[in-house]
Amino acid sequence: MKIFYGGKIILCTRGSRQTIGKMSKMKLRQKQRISYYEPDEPNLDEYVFCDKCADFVYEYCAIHGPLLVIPDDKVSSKPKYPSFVPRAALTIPSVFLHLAPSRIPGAGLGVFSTLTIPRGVRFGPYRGKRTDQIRSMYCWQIYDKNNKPSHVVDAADGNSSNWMRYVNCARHWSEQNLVAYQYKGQLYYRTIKIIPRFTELMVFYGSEFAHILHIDLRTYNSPPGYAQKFGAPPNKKPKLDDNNNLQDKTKCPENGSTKISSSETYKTNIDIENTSPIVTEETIKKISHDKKFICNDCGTKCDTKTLLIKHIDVHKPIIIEPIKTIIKIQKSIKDGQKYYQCGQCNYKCARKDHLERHIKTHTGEKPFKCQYCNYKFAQKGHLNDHIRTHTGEKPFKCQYCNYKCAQKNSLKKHIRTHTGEKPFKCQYCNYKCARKSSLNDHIRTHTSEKPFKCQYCNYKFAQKGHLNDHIRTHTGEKPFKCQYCNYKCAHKCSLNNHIRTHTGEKPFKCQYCNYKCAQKGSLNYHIRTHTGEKSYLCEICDKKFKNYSILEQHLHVHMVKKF
Ligand SMILES: C[S@@+](CC[C@H](N)C(=O)[O-])C[C@H]1O[C@@H](n2cnc3c(N)ncnc32)[C@H](O)[C@@H]1O
Repeated sequence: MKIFYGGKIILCTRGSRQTIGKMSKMKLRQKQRISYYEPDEPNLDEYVFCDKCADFVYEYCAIHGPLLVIPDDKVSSKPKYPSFVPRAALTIPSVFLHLAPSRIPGAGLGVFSTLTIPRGVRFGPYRGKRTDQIRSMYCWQIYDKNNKPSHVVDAADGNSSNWMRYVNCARHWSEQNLVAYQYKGQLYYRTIKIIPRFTELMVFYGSEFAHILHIDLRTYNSPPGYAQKFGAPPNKKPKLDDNNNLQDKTKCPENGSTKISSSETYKTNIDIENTSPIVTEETIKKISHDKKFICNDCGTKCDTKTLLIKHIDVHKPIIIEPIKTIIKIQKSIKDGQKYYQCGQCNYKCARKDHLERHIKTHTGEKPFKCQYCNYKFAQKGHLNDHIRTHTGEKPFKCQYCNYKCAQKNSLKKHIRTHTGEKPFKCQYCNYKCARKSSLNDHIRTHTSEKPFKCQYCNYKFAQKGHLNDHIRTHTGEKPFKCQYCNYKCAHKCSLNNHIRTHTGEKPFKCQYCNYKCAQKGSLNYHIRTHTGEKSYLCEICDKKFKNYSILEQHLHVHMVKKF
């Protein structure tokens, strides 16, 4: 977003002011606005950019309405969190967002969406101490009505700022989903695209700060026309020399890397034109030197040793106390037969040596060690199974087909695919299945139990596979690769969908007409045109909608309107 002063549109970024194009104040005035009473000449930072009109409007768009506002959570004077949790972390609007380790390696914490957030949502203002100098990486420069730097908002102190200090800097235009803009003397963030849930929120800090973070400004650039959607003038290409290096560059004193010179009209989608160097070489040095306590585990930089020691606690493993209870071996009689019963759980068996073997699962004793990798096991049979993962031996053969495997249990499961045997039965309904794990998954659809918890954001899942899928939204891991092109993704079903764009396969068929398609989602959407069913659920009030765009409109009901 931009602010208008002196006939120019100014983009306010961290420590830099960007002139993004000339636009006369008069021209704005001549535009027809639905405004019946305008007492004073408004300040130029009272104009905001309407995405839908692709134009600047006074205070809010008369056609598309005001921006949606998500306010900070209120923090009670006696918060129930330990005192080392900064107040800023408690102000996060917790219905919509949460804090978690950033997807950017070594960047510390970041802000993630908990629900899908529509475009055009406003967060803020950015809170911090008002100062006149940029002293930390948590600063935004504010400008006055004469287009001069007025003051800096510094959120370095976590107790006098808000959650917006945790938003990290996008490394490429494609991951940027927020823009920062000045409005009535304060700084806000606005969503510039739909942010799916569990996505990290990222803004652009401005070229000087991006440079300090080693973001390659030559590749940050958006595709032609992208920046203009947010109110920028047409892109100018950066000047590159014969070796594809930026011309007019200076060397960073810290590490000799390239710094974009202040005279350069280098364009990025929001950091449009670098007119005055606000972060000096001195500031860069100071910032880099200030944070000299670095965590070896995650790269988080701390100002003091005490803060680093506090931070390191995050990485300490939780130590589980060994079971101290004495495990009794009892004999009981059931159906006229003698059983050995474990004193620790309900396990019963007919042989003493089986019970002794079982007891090791409680004591943690693992006397059987693998000769290839030092992995240890409580039972010899498990060690033998494991050793076959090293030797590749597959001694178990199917009597119906050529299938071979390393584990007896795997063969048993496989044989059921031939015999159709479904020995596992649900106690709540008629469901039967061939695998115990499928039954356990199914039973949780009755009990609503969600035992699989995400270590990054506390989200819980009923199935381990779903948790694994979810964790990749935090780690950014993309293990699924297309065999036809360079496409990679985090979920197997996304790869399957993608592969069909190569093969042209359309396996999903409508039961009501001849419609066929490549994606299950498209079939479901199509089927609703026959059934009229609504299945887009609002996660806040449980109302259902026919399609995503109606749901997105509805989400507005849950947000505060500005006027
Ligand atoms: C305003 S803070 C953002 C919140 C920060 N991650 C935290 O945990 O407090 C700016 C700091 O985050 C880190 N950071 C933000 N964006 C980054 C990026 N793209 N690459 C590397 N580090 C980044 C840097 O350590 C930077 O000094």
